[in-house]
Amino acid sequence: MTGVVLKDIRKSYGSVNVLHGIDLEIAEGEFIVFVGPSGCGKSTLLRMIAGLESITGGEMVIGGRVVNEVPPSRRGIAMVFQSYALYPHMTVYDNMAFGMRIAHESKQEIDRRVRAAASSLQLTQYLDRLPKALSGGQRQRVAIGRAICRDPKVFLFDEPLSNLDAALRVATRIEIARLSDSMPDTTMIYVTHDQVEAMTLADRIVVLSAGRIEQVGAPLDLYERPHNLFVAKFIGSPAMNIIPSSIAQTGDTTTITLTGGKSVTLDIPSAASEKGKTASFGVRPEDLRIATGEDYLFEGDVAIVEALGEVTLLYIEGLVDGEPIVAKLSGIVDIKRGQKMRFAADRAKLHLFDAEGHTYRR
Ligand SMILES: Nc1ncnc2c1ncn2[C@@H]1O[C@H](COP(=O)(O)OP(=O)(O)OP(=O)(O)O)[C@@H](O)[C@H]1O
Repeated sequence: MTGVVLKDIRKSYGSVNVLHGIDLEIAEGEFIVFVGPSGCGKSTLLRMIAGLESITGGEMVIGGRVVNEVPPSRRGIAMVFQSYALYPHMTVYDNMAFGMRIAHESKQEIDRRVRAAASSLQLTQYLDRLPKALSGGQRQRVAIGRAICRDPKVFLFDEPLSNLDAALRVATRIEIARLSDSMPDTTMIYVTHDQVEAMTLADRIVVLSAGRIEQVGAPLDLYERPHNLFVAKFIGSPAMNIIPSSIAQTGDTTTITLTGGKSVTLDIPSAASEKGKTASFGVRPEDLRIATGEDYLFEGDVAIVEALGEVTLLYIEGLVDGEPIVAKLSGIVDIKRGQKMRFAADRAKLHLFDAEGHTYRR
């Protein structure tokens, strides 16, 4: 079994603690994506799995073996970097063959693996070219091909698509999804800033913040059931709207009073001791719709209209100080700046967080 187990993994640079005890079990063949704001430690964690950073504390297990002191080349991993890191003077073929030559594989085996990887990544016609004669997307596919040739048990990706333009990014993302399907026993661990990559590639997403795990779960699980305010705001774009509120009535359902005075009842239970406490009410931009009757959540002035064709984003002011509420309506909507509007949402789509930012569970 080539799962990866992290037990209380810690990292410090001198007196600066960067990772504060990461516990995570990754199953063989799983596709795991690390996300989190810049500086949260996701690249450091990936590099520790690769063996490129020392481990300050805890235990790292790959395939049932503790690897804390095992060098990168003996961990059965391959890593793809943002910056391709190809040898400029070598052809695509030689770049892909290089690691196997160093490992003294036979000529036939090298040829078989290079051609198989090239074929699966649609690189066969470029095998004799130098990297400089390839596009960014092709170069990244060569870097991925080189990693495949090493027949890794664990595949690590550090923001592999961030140097590519939008169209290539989509194409290469689909390539990586296909690759992962074709290597069902290979564990993949992927770091990205890109929500779409995380949501579409991951079996499970790990959300990190300031060196700690905030939540681990399937993409839609994180989207629909964030454990806390941090994950709620981090997953989803534009981010979930948060409106300060206070708990007015508790019980099987909870009634809150929003900033501005409107009462909202949620199908979320709360204990009597919660009454009177401050809370954060959350609703995603895409869950808002224009209210038709009196059953609305809030009213405000449309400050900005962004018509993107497939969706229209409305920025509504006048409710929360400093931050507009965002509504994402599908298609083209005939709404002008300055209009006063009311918005509603299905009760099942509403979120509520306590003063510490924890979710009130349904
Ligand atoms: N060699 C180092 N010495 C001291 N601090 C470091 C070193 N390398 C990284 N750090 C710090 O560790 C923290 C985590 O860095 P890391 O690169 O893992 O973050 P990240 O989440 O990958 O960020 P980004 O998304 O910006 O790449 C940062 O605060 C960074 O400044």
